[in-house]
Amino acid sequence: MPTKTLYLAPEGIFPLVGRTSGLTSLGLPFGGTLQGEGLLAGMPSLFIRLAGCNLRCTWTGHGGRTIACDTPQALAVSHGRGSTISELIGTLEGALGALTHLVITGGEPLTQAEGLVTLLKAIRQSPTLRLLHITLETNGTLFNAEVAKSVDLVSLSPKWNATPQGFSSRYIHVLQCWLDAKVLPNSLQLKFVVGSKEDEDQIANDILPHLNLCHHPPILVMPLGATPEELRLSAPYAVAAAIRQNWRFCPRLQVELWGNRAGT
Ligand SMILES: Nc1nc2[nH]cc(C(=O)O)c2c(=O)[nH]1
Ligand code: SF4
Ligand SMILES: [Mg+2]
Repeated sequence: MPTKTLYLAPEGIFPLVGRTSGLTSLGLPFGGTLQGEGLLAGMPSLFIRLAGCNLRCTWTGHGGRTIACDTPQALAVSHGRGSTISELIGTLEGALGALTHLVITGGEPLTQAEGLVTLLKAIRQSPTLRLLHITLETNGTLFNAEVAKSVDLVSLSPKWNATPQGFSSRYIHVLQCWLDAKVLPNSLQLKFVVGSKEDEDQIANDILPHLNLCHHPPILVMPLGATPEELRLSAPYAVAAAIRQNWRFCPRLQVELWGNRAGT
């Protein structure tokens, strides 16, 4: 029996029009927001935020400040809200409007791989949803070949400083599985958070040399920070890394525009 339930973070599918207000979290009378990060930054999109993550990231930002995960509400699957696949399909069909892009994020979506595969199959079978461009945001610690086949863009965002042990050969192996599964142009992006020169050095020296990048996936860097102020302090490091290494800088529009409010 395929899993028929997924656990969603409090904001669930977002942004949706509220029943009483008639408006979304952006104050609009129709669903959707802008993809804030990566190659598709600026693309109108609906989001699904799944609950549960297998990591607990912290970074050292400007001045030695500790910066924690930007979606703490999505970390514990036990705080998640159970939703059946058919409920989710119904909500997506009702909210889609003119949108063509869906982003599945978390938490770490692959912690619910079985349910995710069922959801992706259901989307591809829905006459309304089947042509959606689907981006999967993942930390790259867990691989699933079915998921890789069913999404259009894998946004692979390694979190090398999430564990005290740092980057393991196992983590490198799983990242390589994603890289080998998504070889077509625009089907995979590597997206790194940079808040210091040490972050740049880790990416350049401890991660990228261990990966086979023969298909030349885009390598993006975005500033560390869950508030506009933190972004402003980190941006010079991400800009310097981008120019020094010939990586592509990308913004975090949702933080700049809406201060990383949940559901935006
Ligand atoms: N607008 C918007 N863009 C995003 N890109 C990645 C997001 C994420 O939380 O994974 C995100 C998000 O939460 N909101
Ligand atoms: S992988 Fe993402 S969701 Fe999980 S703890 Fe790290 S930043 Fe948060
Ligand atoms: Mg995020």
